[in-house]
Amino acid sequence: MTTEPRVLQDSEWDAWYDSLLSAFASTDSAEERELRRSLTETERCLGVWDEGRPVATAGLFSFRMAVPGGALVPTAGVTMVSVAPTHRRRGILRSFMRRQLDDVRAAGTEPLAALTASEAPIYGRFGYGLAVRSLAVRIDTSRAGLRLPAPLAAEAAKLRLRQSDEAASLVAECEAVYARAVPRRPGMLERRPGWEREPLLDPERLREGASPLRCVVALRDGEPVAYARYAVRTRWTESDAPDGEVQLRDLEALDPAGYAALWQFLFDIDLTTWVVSDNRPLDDPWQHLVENIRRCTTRLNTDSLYLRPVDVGAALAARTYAAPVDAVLRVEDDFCPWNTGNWRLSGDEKGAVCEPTRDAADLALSVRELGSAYLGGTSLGALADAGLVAEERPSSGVLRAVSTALSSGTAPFLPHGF
Ligand SMILES: CC(=O)SCCNC(=O)CCNC(=O)[C@H](O)C(C)(C)COP(=O)(O)OP(=O)(O)OC[C@H]1O[C@@H](n2cnc3c(N)ncnc32)[C@H](O)[C@@H]1OP(=O)(O)O
Repeated sequence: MTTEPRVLQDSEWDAWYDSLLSAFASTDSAEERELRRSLTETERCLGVWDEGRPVATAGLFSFRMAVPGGALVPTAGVTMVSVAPTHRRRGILRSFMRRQLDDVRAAGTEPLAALTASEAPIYGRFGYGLAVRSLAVRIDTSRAGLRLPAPLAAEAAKLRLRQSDEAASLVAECEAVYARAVPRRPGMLERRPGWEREPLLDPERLREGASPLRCVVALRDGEPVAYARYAVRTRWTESDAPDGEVQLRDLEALDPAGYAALWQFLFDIDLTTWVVSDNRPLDDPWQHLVENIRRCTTRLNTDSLYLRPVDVGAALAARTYAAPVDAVLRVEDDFCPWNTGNWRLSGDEKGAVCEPTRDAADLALSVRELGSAYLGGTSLGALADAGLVAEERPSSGVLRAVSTALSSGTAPFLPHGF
């Protein structure tokens, strides 16, 4: 047997996908399988076969990810990584990582690679840094209370509950809002045709007694400005009081009035006393609209998205900076040595250039820390406090300046996995 990965053939997909499910001890529905198959970019998928059977899988998706400043940057989305229990700890994952990053570099079009990890310790060694965290929330809507500023309440958008027999128009309205929301928040992924189905997957085995997914759209002058997708799980207390739960799947809004109208709607659904979500942005504005934040529980999802610059120069030049910056970074990248070296980053809120230089470095860091800080959700200063970024000329103020420049006024967020 060889651990050398090779590219997947179309005809091998079913067996390859079954081996992925088996490695996760998972099952799927016909709908999920059909969607995964249609989204798979076969020519970007790798496998390892032993005696003709697939024993390891890995894939890439061709995404574009929003970065600070609003550009959509081509990003290789690492996905469907698995190695059969019989073949683990022999270096197969490492060989996948090697091949993927070499291929992405050779193609020269994707300066970033990104992934969500099944386990936190796996991917740092390959240069992936923790870039996005999110909140899991549980709001006691019977007690938290919403406090909408008067102008928002007055500008109320018209709400329409969409039924499943309106599926096509529902998806079109939501996707129109989503597409406009993407550049506004780093980490958001453009949804190419087909991907609009991903957040709609609603297999019965995962509902645990909740209703099928519903959708509410906020319209202004007939145009969609916000949407929320949710399920309701009905429950009753011992004394027969309604105690149901609104399970919020996703919510995007283009303006504060549309946003507020949706939260008001979610708070007011009869027979429910909770709104819960397991994935909201760290800076989700509802936190400022509730009267009683102590009736809301928020828990940090410690790691949502990991990011890796594949081409440090192109990645740093693709985003903008919150403050003018001109500094030399010494980057260490053991796994992709083409990134190792000194890079001069010069930029501001309009754009940036980043090129190799022989000038002395101001800051030294690994590519993993650069990936963590890239979307603006992890402070370079905090990484320095952790001893992971070194200021070559202490007290020069460069660390603070670069940390400020890299920050983002909007918390990065990944609305759904891949
Ligand atoms: C983006 C995604 O798709 S995430 C999904 C990942 N898949 C899963 O979690 C499914 C179940 N697990 C598996 O399939 C496998 O155990 C994998 C893919 C996690 C690892 O595959 P392997 O072929 O065993 O890894 P490999 O032998 O190449 O190990 C490479 C390195 O990662 C380390 N490593 C591997 N798995 C883990 C883990 N779960 N936790 C911590 N470290 C790990 C190894 O110790 C090794 O370290 P080293 O570089 O210091 O020597």
